Amino acid sequence: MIPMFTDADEFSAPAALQLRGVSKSYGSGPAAVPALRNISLAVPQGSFTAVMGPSGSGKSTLLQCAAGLDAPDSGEVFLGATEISRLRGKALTRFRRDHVGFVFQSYNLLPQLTVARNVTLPLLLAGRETDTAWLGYVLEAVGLDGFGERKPQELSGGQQQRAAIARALITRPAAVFADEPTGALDSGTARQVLDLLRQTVAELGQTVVMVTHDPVAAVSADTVIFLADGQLDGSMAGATVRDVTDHVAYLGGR
Ligand SMILES: Nc1ncnc2c1ncn2[C@@H]1O[C@H](COP(=O)(O)OP(=O)(O)OP(=O)(O)O)[C@@H](O)[C@H]1O
Repeated sequence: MIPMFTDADEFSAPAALQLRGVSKSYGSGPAAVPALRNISLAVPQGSFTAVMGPSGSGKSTLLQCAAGLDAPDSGEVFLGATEISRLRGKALTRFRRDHVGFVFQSYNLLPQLTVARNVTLPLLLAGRETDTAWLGYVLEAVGLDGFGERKPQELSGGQQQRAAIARALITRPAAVFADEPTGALDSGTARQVLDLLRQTVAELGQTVVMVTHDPVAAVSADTVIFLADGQLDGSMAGATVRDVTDHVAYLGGR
């Protein structure tokens, strides 16, 4: 195992995302459940990071705090140069809308809108003009060239997830956060979606952070970071499916 990128202070390349001493509990008093305990990490720009760990280890909480969907109890979260853990209310909503891309297992496309309108919805909500050349580029990049006027229900599951990825990319976000993006897909379609995420990193320089339970999905990333009991517990670069499977089993069995 090669530990890397887990200490914000040791990392010198520009970081798209940094967490510094982030802790988060649910509930309060003696019943409080600690979900994240003093997490520090730096994710380099233009990298693909997978987050793995046993059930309940804090993966979703980490993603939610990193993406500004939830606030840590203590510690700092930076997306690029912005400390999002300081933002509240409308300022946080605006920052997320303009600078963060999301991809969920369940696609979350609006059925009444065409693919093109779904993809450009974040721009509409932000009051920004659609750059039609960029829209065309993004639709082509995700393999949906010519599908812009279809409704989501006229697409396969894999195509719907590609549309959701296009929607995440349209604002040129500081980072794309993906929560189990292949969880609802068969293995062949999942492979295509993972290849697409890799391609956005390689060709667009996009930063992608993905939570997954699937070791096959995790090894598509450059780096896999592991959580156990709310703490970082190692990372791997260039890992095999076997390496990842064994480490998650080890963490879950302790
Ligand atoms: N809304 C909540 N209220 C209370 N406890 C919560 C809440 N959300 C999560 N937890 C607890 O926080 C801890 C971390 O949960 P989290 O969902 O982040 O883990 P996870 O690794 O994503 O789990 P899974 O792999 O099962 O989705 C767990 O102990 C969980 O029970």
